[in-house]
Amino acid sequence: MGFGIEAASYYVPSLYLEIKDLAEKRGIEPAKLEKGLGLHKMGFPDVHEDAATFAAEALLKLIKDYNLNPKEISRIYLGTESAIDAAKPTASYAMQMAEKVLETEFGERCFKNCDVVDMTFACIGAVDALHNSLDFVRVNPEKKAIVIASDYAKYELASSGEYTQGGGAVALLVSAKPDLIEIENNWGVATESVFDFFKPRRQFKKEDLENSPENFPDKIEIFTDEPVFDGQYSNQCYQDRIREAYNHYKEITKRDKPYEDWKYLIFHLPYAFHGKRVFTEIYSLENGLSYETQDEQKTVAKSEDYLNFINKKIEKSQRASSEIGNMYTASIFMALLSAMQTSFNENEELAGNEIGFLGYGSGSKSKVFAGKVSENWKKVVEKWNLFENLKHRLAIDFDTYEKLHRKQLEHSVNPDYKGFGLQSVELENPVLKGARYYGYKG
Ligand SMILES: CC(=O)SCCNC(=O)CCNC(=O)[C@H](O)C(C)(C)COP(=O)(O)OP(=O)(O)OC[C@H]1O[C@@H](n2cnc3c(N)ncnc32)[C@H](O)[C@@H]1OP(=O)(O)O
Repeated sequence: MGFGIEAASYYVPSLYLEIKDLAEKRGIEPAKLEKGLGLHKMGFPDVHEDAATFAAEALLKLIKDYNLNPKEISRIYLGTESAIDAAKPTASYAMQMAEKVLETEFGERCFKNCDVVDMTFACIGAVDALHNSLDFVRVNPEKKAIVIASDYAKYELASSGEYTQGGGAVALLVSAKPDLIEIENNWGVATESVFDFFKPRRQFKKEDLENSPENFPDKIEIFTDEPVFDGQYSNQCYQDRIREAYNHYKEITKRDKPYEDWKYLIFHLPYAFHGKRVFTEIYSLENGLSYETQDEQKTVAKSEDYLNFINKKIEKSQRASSEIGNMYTASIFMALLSAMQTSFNENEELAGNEIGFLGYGSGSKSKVFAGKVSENWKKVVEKWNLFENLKHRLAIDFDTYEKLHRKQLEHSVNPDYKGFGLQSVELENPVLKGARYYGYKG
């Protein structure tokens, strides 16, 4: 019996900023962002959107598109590093939002017996949720689990992370009927505790709050949603961890050069070109090429063989990222959707092909694993229309982007939005202070 992903859906923020507008305002050469990092558009949430609404949208779409009975879902595990609360899981908010909409068809509290939780390890939290849920269905093959990856990648204005912002969610149905892809049970893992990118709890004292209330507008935010990070160091940690996890994967599978067998290499993509930029090291090691000096590294990156390899095995996975930006936990799964949607659109047969995954989460951990595309994959992918749907987002100008970023707008940029939205946050009632209330516009 095989285990893996039976179905998948996604949601991207309803707004976007053209990356060239950001480049112009920040005095960055657009070619660096477009041709150097592969960025074109940056998905950005409207006032009413957050990691909980993204997750709810992807969850509801999964249930509706594939006619699932929510009462048959045993668990919803959500990977996120944009949790909206430090105790109450974002998954519980998403679950409740979906429950309300599903009430007419399935009655009240259709997820009453569902096990719901968040998992956090920066960008790899949803891979952990998938790993864990696969173990769960292996032990309970009659059960189904949903894994949601949902995040809002936000960096400080004018920082070097600003152009790698984005957001959105991917939801996966995990079961013993892997119609999309069957995931094998071999996991290369590498972990090291480092400070390459992290979100410390905000350290503030009561006096600070009283003396400068403008720094604490809602007085309830306890996490900084913008990370502390060192970009080049985070690149190095990513490269080191994936090398170690890849070697571990080789060790446990006793395979030589597994990447050569993979139809696609699916990376966590903090920006579109990241995977192809960092894989040069593993590629060099696997092919006996010198990789010591910067010149040698550039030679590998620019070689005809490497460029052909990228075109064949990585390029299609980058396309959605170029249009959305970083989705943190959801990026690796969106890279999978991007590659499979492109193959689908090009009438390419993928059944039986092996796909390799290289996940990374800052802080830091990598997991390398692989799966085989199922006979029924097209039946799953035909629901996505990924690139078509990306065209339906609303463009915002730079001024609106900055206001949204600074949380200066009280009302949604698009007041006619459809779907889930934050309606209010309780600020007065001491026993509910900080509670977030969401609604749905059909
Ligand atoms: C969160 C995680 O997943 S950890 C791993 C990634 N880290 C992050 O995402 C943290 C947040 N982001 C950041 O810190 C930064 O935006 C980074 C690290 C991603 C990028 O850093 P930068 O210093 O802006 O860019 P960097 O110098 O690394 O790369 C620019 C690329 O554009 C290329 N470039 C520069 N100018 C041009 C141009 N005019 N035309 C074409 N290409 C250009 C450079 O050559 C380089 O590409 P190459 O090395 O492949 O040749």
